[in-house]
Amino acid sequence: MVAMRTPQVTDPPGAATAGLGNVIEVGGLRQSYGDFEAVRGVSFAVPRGELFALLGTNGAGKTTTVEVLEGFRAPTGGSVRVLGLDPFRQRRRLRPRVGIMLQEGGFLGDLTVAETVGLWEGLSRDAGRPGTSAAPAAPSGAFPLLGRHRGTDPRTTDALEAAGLGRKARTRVRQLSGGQRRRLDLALAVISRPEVLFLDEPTTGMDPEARRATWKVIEDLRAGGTTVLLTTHYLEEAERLANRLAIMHEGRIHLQGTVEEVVAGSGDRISFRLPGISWAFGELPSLDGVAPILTYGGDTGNTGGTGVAYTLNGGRAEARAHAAVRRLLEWADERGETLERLAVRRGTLEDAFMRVAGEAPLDGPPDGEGTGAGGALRGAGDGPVAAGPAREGE
Ligand SMILES: Nc1ncnc2c1ncn2[C@@H]1O[C@H](COP(=O)(O)OP(=O)(O)OP(=O)(O)O)[C@@H](O)[C@H]1O
Repeated sequence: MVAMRTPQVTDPPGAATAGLGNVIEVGGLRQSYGDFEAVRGVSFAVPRGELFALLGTNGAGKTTTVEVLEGFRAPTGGSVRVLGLDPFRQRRRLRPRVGIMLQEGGFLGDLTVAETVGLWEGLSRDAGRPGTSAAPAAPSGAFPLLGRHRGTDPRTTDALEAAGLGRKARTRVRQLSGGQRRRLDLALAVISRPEVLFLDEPTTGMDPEARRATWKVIEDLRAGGTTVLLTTHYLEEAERLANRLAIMHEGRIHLQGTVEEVVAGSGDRISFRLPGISWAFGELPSLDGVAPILTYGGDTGNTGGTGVAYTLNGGRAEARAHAAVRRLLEWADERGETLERLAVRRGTLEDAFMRVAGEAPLDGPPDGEGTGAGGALRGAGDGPVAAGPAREGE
């Protein structure tokens, strides 16, 4: 497949660090493990009170980037600042102002949930004593239960309630399920009411209800002024929570912007099915120079049939879709073909992700039918091979 090289919605290296009021600033970050460069020049900035989501393929470098920002390792190259401080060299000053939810928390299995949170709360408080920066005031919405309980440390109780672990306070950590451990991780990350919160795949392993509860905690924290950096594999999570996001692949950010900006480059998808055994697909027109992607068989079982999909970019979206549908209907009328389940839909974040990952732009059968088992053929018809737009850093 030929990829067009049109840069889209990206900032040049270093540009992200230029703005004032950014709580997180990353400029041309590089990070190597021995000979292997896991992060290859990443730049972004997060203003105060915003949530920035890092999406990406497995091994893209998300956790490595976050770990540098958390101060766990000095960057191999480039610059990073959190609250204006160097997270590695000034880690002690930053610690009381930052909440961290690692991908895997290390717990003492014999402690109860409440003991774990209480212990962590004590450590966080100690870290904020004179000589370091004081912990900020609590964001009002994030801890609605603060002070309601008597006899227990209210911070502990409140963090447990916020994370949905109120009933598990006396349970030993080793008896928690995977999802409940993630909730405990969250409780520990937010207990110091951080100014900046790093969340590395916070909802992995959570059931849908717990995920929504976690989103609410995050939204409340952000509404209270907390700046959040989130990594996630759940696109709907990023779509719901993020002010801005970036999609990483192999150590680089390929797309960056608001959800709308990132998705805008995905174009429209026009899909339909040619029923039964039809050879008309060999004569399908190209639309604006874009050839269709075809998918055979699969979901249609014994009836055969061919899924046809075009991904169109360029020009005004409505006019583009209108002209394309008219052309296809003309084509079908001329040949006496029926375009079954003809559909037009705007690009999605998943489309953008798949493009970055270098995979086919959803080359399955028409929308809502699953991917089927059929093989896909690109570039049939009279146009050039379908081209994926918008790649940064190539
Ligand atoms: N300590 C390490 N030593 C050597 N290589 C490492 C180390 N940690 C990570 N890597 C490699 O660096 C690359 C980036 O890893 P990283 O964990 O940052 O990716 P990620 O985007 O968070 O991935 P995932 O989504 O799978 O969690 C991977 O190829 C990984 O194998």
